[in-house]
Amino acid sequence: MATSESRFNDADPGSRHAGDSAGKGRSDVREASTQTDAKVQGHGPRLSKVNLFTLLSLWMELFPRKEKETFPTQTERWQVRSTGLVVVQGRSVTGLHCSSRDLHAGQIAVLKHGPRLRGCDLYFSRKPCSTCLKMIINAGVHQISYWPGDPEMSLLTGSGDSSHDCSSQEAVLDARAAERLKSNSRPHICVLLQALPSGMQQFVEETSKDCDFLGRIAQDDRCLDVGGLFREEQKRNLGDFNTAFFVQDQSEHRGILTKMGLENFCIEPYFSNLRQNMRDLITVLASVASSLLDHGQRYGFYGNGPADPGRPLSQVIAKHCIIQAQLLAYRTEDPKVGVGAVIWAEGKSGNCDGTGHMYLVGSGYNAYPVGSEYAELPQMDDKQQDRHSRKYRYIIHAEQNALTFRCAELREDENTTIFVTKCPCDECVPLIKGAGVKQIYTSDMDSGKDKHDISYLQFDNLQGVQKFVWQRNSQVCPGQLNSCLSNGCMGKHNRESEEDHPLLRYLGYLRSVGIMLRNRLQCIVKWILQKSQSRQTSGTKGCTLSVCTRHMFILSHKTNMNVSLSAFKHFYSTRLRTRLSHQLI
Ligand SMILES: O=c1ccn([C@H]2C[C@H](O)[C@@H](COP(=O)(O)OP(=O)(O)OP(=O)(O)O)O2)c(=O)[nH]1
Repeated sequence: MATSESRFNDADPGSRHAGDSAGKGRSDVREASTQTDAKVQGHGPRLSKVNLFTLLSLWMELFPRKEKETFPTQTERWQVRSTGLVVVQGRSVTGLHCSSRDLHAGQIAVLKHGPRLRGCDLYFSRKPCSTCLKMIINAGVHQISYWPGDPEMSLLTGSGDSSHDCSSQEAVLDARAAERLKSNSRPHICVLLQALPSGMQQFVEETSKDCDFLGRIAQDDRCLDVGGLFREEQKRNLGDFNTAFFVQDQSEHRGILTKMGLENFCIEPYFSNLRQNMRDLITVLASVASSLLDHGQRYGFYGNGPADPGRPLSQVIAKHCIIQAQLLAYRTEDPKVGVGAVIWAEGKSGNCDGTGHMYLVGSGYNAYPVGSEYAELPQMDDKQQDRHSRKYRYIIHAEQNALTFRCAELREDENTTIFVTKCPCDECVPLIKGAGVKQIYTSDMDSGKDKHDISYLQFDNLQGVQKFVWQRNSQVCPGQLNSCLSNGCMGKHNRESEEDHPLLRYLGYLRSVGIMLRNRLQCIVKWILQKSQSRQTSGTKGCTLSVCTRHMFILSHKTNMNVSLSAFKHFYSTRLRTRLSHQLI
């Protein structure tokens, strides 16, 4: 019994004995544990599938539900804990769910997937209660994994609350029933946690701090200590996540594990290993979740320009979904850049999930084609002189994987949204549009770059898909021109020194607050090129006018212009009808 509970868990007493035989007949499980399989290539450490799905389940537990959708009464709060769930079919995530006011995560899975649950693997952020367990066992799932903290039917004691004591008896009964169901059922019901590869925590911390979303904030204000803000946010998240997912008191944790039939985990060194694995994963989640700090609501996802109709998602939901994508990016096979994408749609009916009307359409990360011997394929970036050794023609992008392995069709009458951690490139922009995606939430830090083998020129001009780009909230800080003019860059965006000219930074500012429209930019470019009287003017004019803003910066910089900021402001305010307030100019 304890062996089936723990056979794939490296913190577990049974794994050393049972692991070999378990691994031989189960290629999916072996695949799931290839946590460092790309290290051979000098790749950063990767998350194993098991750890990725576990982290996603924890994160789904924290999905921002609508107010009053949380459990209503004190008794219920003590008794039933909110739970996140990831449904995996083969190699793809087919469902991301969380419990709602009326239904537990397991019940939601049965309602949403029905017979399609057969053969799936389920990852719960808490051990599901017996009511859910009997239904999902009945549905014929392949495997059920759960986080070994306090279960859905809470076993935490010591509140001193009489209603809690009463519900705790219910919880003990439930735990026993769940245990009997487990030992008499076909699916493996187990704890699947794996130790992180060495350096993973530090890698996640560094890459989260260096992500495009924080890069945008740093670029907008060079004086700001973005690293310090990140560390504060990380500390706050760590405190919150420990409260939610970790049982601080060791004897209380042992008591819970025993009641859940996991007494083997209470023995040393397995108990310490288990707790260490839990703590490590919580720390990783805290770092990833800190990569979208909004700096006191000064930053968020905003549409560029007044022409964007439609209904944007709330900022908290958008950020939550981007963090799902950030987690997926830690499965990348690209030696340098991890990208993640998730696609969600808003259905017209079936609002029983904690996610409301939202349901998952697909998810993916950038990786070499499925089944390829990717160690044999080119891995280099654009710094490599020999273009044959560059990776770009071989890697499948995160958006491409999310669309290819989608678990639901995109419907014309529904709002479908893609969340992607990096500006979509020119390969992906037409795919996103062609698939019928209605909204994109992303960063535009790469927009306008052209590296020959990969370019990001189409995103700015993309029509017919609403774009919500991570940027300064112009409502909260409309007049922060000065801080924008002292912009700096960080991380991999350091090399964009062409933005150093005050005029270009001013253009960047106008664009970042959503004032600049493309046709206006084109007029401005024409004017700059005329004024600069550079020989390059006529040569560059045609292409400058057809491309996006950042590209324009580069070309206009090359003209060595001697246009003064005040002349430009004068031109801008008199020749173009803008929404820019006169105080700013
Ligand atoms: O829409 C996109 C664009 C890119 N990628 C992936 C593909 C590839 O794996 C990586 C390329 O990243 P980048 O353009 O940043 O190139 P790099 O040369 O790896 O990094 P950089 O030039 O920024 O140093 O990102 C996606 O998944 N989706």
